[in-house]
Amino acid sequence: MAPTLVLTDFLLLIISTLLLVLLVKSLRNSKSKGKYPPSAPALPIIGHIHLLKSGLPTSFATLARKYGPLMQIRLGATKFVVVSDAKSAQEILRTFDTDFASKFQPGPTNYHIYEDSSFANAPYGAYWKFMKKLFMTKLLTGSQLQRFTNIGEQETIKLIKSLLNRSKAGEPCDLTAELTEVTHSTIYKMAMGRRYSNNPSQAAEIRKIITVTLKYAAKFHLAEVFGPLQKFDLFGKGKRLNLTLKGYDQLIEQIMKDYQDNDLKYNCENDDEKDVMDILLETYKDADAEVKLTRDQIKNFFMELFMAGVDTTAAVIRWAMEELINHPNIFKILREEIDSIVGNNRLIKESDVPKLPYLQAVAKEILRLHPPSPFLRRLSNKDSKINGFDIQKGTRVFINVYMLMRDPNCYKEPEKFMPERFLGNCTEMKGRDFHYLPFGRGRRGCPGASLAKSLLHATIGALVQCFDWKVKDGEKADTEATGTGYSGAFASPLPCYPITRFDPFQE
Ligand code: HEM
Repeated sequence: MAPTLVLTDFLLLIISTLLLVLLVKSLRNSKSKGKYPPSAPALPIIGHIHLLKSGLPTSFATLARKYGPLMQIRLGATKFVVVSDAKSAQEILRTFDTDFASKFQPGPTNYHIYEDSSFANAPYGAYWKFMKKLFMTKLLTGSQLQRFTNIGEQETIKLIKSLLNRSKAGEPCDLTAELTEVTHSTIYKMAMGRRYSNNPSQAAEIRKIITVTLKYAAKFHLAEVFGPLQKFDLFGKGKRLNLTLKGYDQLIEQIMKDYQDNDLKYNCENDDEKDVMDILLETYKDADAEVKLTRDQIKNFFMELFMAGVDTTAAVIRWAMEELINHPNIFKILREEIDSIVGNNRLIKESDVPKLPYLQAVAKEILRLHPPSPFLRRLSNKDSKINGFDIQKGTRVFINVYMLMRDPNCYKEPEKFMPERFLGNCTEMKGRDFHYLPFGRGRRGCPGASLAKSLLHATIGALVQCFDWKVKDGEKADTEATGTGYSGAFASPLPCYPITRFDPFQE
């Protein structure tokens, strides 16, 4: 009798557990039954990776034309919602900005040595808010911003002098490398250059590390980032990335120690003369600071500052020069504008820019056609409804800025380089500013936008004012290629000859 009872009890227990599991599942399903964005048919394991043929921005644009402005994409095991229209972008970046103010990590995290210390990928929380406030009140604002702009101008003068020498010798230059050098030196001096401006080898060392880090990070194939190969590091790129980051850690730790050890010797009373390292170490020491910074957060912050500011800015200037070389009529209009305002006895300055609307329009148009960050990334902090679709908490969102800025319903002949569209009343842009997002928008918008714009204007202006340009091995520069992966920043060489037309330093 007793064993039969035990068996019946056991069976009852199993059946009731199964029923309970089914009940919970069906409750969950009924809760998650909503109107979700459509999706292309996906393959097992890889999801939609096989549909991504060319660069990510153009592949997503092709799919969006078929599946709509809000669609779901699965890359390996990771799901995303891709946004491709201005209305949805506006809802995410303005109406529900706080609900979407976190970001997801773009690449593989397993090899990063500063896990959880990121600012640029931080969740919308105490650390990010604290650093953003620091950015807006101390790092990139007012007189500090002016000082950094002046550093940029000094670096542009160096570039022009070096190009004048090349021109004299009849030598070609790799414009990409020259421009990256200018933007890197500018950001380096603003970040930690107060004491190290005379130590070019340290700047070069950091540049080398950032270049290698970007190279390894960019070389991960989509399948390795999102797919089933994620854990295996089959080609050893993860290991190499990790080693490079360890090298960076040693270098930056040394710099931080040096700043701290020589605190009194280099004491800098005047706030305006402090560089970013001074300000961060002061905050690090401050026992009353709202958030206690860690050394890893400071180290990672510098790495992200270089990554966010250097190649992006250099890539935009490079695209500008390519488009201008390919459009001699636009080059001529721009040069005539500069000559008429600046005259013919000095180099263009940042303070001339407000009087140069065509130069500003050229920069705007380049950022529209060739955004170095073609996607904005967001992570939803709670359930919401966007453009009639349900978006669950924890959804990873890509906003395809590249596609928005080429929308034929907003821009006439969107594939064409036409700076005029940004002149005068600018009818194309009225009330449609969510079609123009090269620096993102909302809480997570680019904090370096003002600095970046002044570097763009001063450098493009000087290159047009001082030189005629001839592309080595061919008549035209190749503007067709777009960046692949997440970033549109384009680092391939641009070999060309500068031909001196005006030397502002001639005695
Ligand atoms: C032409 C040059 C640049 C372009 C086109 C650009 C564009 C962008 C974009 C699109 C974002 C993401 C915005 C969003 O998600 O809404 C971003 C973020 C960021 N940018 Fe820039 N950027 C440029 C230069 C700079 C410079 C010079 C700096 C610093 C000196 C900088 C620092 C940052 C940082 C720290 C973030 C992360 C902000 C956050 O997550 O809260 N950028 N940038």
